[in-house]
Amino acid sequence: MAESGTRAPLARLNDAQRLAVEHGIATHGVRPGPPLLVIAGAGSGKTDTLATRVAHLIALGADPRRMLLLTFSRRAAVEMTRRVERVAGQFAGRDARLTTDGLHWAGTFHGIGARLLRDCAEQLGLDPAFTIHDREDSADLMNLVRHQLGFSKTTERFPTKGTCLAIYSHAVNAEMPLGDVLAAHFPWCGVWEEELRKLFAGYVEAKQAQGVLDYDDLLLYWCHALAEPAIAAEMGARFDHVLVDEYQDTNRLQASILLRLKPDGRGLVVVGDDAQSIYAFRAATVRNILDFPQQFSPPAGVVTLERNYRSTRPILAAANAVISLAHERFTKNLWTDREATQRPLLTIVRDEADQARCIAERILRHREEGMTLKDQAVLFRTSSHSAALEVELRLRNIPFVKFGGLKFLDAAHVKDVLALLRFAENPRDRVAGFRVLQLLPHVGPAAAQRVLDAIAPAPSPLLALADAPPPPKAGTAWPALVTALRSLHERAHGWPSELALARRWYEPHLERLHENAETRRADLVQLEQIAGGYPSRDRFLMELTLDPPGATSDEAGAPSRDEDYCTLSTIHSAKGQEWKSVFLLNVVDGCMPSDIGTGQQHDIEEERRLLYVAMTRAKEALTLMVPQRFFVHRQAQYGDRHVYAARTRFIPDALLEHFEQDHWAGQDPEALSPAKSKVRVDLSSRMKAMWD
Ligand SMILES: Nc1ncnc2c1ncn2[C@@H]1O[C@H](COP(=O)(O)OP(=O)(O)OP(=O)(O)O)[C@@H](O)[C@H]1O
Repeated sequence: MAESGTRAPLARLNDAQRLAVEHGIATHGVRPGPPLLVIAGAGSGKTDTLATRVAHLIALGADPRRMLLLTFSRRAAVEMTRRVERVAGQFAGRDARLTTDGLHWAGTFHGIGARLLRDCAEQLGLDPAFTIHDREDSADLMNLVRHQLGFSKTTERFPTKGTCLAIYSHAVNAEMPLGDVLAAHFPWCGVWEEELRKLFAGYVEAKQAQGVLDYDDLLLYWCHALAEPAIAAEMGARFDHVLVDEYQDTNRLQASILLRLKPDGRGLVVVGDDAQSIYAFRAATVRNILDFPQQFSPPAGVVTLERNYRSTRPILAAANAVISLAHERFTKNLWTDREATQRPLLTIVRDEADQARCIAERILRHREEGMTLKDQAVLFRTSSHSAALEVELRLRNIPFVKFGGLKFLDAAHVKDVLALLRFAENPRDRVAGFRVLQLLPHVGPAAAQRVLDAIAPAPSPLLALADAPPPPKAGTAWPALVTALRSLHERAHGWPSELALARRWYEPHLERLHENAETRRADLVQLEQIAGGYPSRDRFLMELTLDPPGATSDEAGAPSRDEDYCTLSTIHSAKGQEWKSVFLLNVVDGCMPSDIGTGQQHDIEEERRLLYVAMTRAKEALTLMVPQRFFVHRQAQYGDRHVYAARTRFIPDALLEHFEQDHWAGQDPEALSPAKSKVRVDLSSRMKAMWD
């Protein structure tokens, strides 16, 4: 290892970044040093900093297998690993891959939790074959218990399954008593506190009987396992260094997990930005980051990264101005030396149709000026806001991918195939079984229940399936299902061939159950390709359930890999990303803040931070779109309607100096239609004349 090479990546860092990378190393070397909080502003290079710290430790001899890297999404974990590899390459030259290969404890809190729980299942009294329910499955199971307890028959309307799950999830993640959650977030459900408590007890019992864990359980079980000092000591001792990204979006439960894993904070580094906290609706709390240093004695070190490398000065000035009106004070002031004269645009258009046309036109103009489509993104508050734009882009043949819309795994046909695999993996998983059985012809909820009830008591429910009375009208589909499930359960084909088997089994049902079978078939082929990237069925099911891939092919029209395409994304899904040019849709009250976010002050503040996150994704060009009219869907009281919109309250007149306002008049639709001759025909008279 050449001496000059070992330090090269550090030379690129600014002083604050370097402090964060080298924290504790002078005194402790690669042994776990004192805890550190890195408060990193938008675009201040936190990902680079974290990756450099990991690579630096590895270069100095730390064991990557003993490093835990917690990120917000799987995509972020993959990106982080890639950057660590690249930087490690700069430290160590050709052998870099060898040094980072062991970095396999990189993932989300939920993903890592699931792996650790499976590893220690026996110790924790869990079935190691447990399956994981996604939100929809969880809501279905909640519904089942709700029916069983008779709450769906109450004279007054009991909260829906979705609301029940949201309440349960909030109580778990925020570590709050049920009564407090109801009072603070679901006051209209307060009268049902006793029933909800019974429901949640029943829900927990059902999950345990079926060997399933839901998302929240992955954190909850992990946290409770760590409450046992011997287990906490064992798990904590697996890792010398624990590094956490996006700490501002963690919840109480995640903070508790970290603290139990590393009670003295040794080896713990968390990175986040209080101004970018946008997940309070999932019980994330910005207090985690603000309170972090004081949890330790002596308090954790704090390094603040304030230099922004991403955006030009006018873009940063506008974003800083927006966040400066926030009610809470933030911990830093971002600055940049990227000079430019162009201020962000505030473009006023007539309506959403014009908004779509204007953006399409400007995307093409940017492209003419040499900016690839991949350098351009359109962001929006809610997935449905991009509908008109998607149509316009297709019309003009501008390829795009969309993030944050209908998720691949939410598509019915993908869920069907996965349910089959899950049922084979864990035959006690009733939600999976219920779905699979109802795919058969003439099998409805009652027949499916009967089959599940019949096999439930058996020690091996899938073997019992062969002897169970078949649903009366299922015909030959029944033995086909029994055979498929059995060979999947016995792993007769090995992974990932099992997915091909599941797909073959599903084929006749796909044709019968769904329209546009061809497109859906393409999704299933894609699923099979994805499956090839995982070492085993349980790992595949787990990772996919926890962090599903982007979108289905019929939704996004996914372009082929080497094509140039622009990105459409919800703001939440744009977290951590950057583009040269960013357009932001519907920067008007009602969309930003959204109607649902206009209740309490803390909701409004989160919407303000969302606008800030969106603005700070732009490097060179930022355009905020202000349609004067927009369409509101399914308003409970008024139905669909057009409303006149006002510019978002987050950009009051006092901030206008940071923007350049322009009106996009668009083309006159008349001018677009072909030239008409002056001939006039009175068709009405002719019609009448036919009967004279
Ligand atoms: N020391 C540096 N010198 C030059 N460029 C840098 C430096 N540090 C980071 N950058 C660049 O700044 C940009 C932003 O970095 P990065 O994506 O790590 O930001 P971030 O802090 O994760 O942003 P955000 O929180 O807004 O998502 C990247 O293009 C990165 O390469």
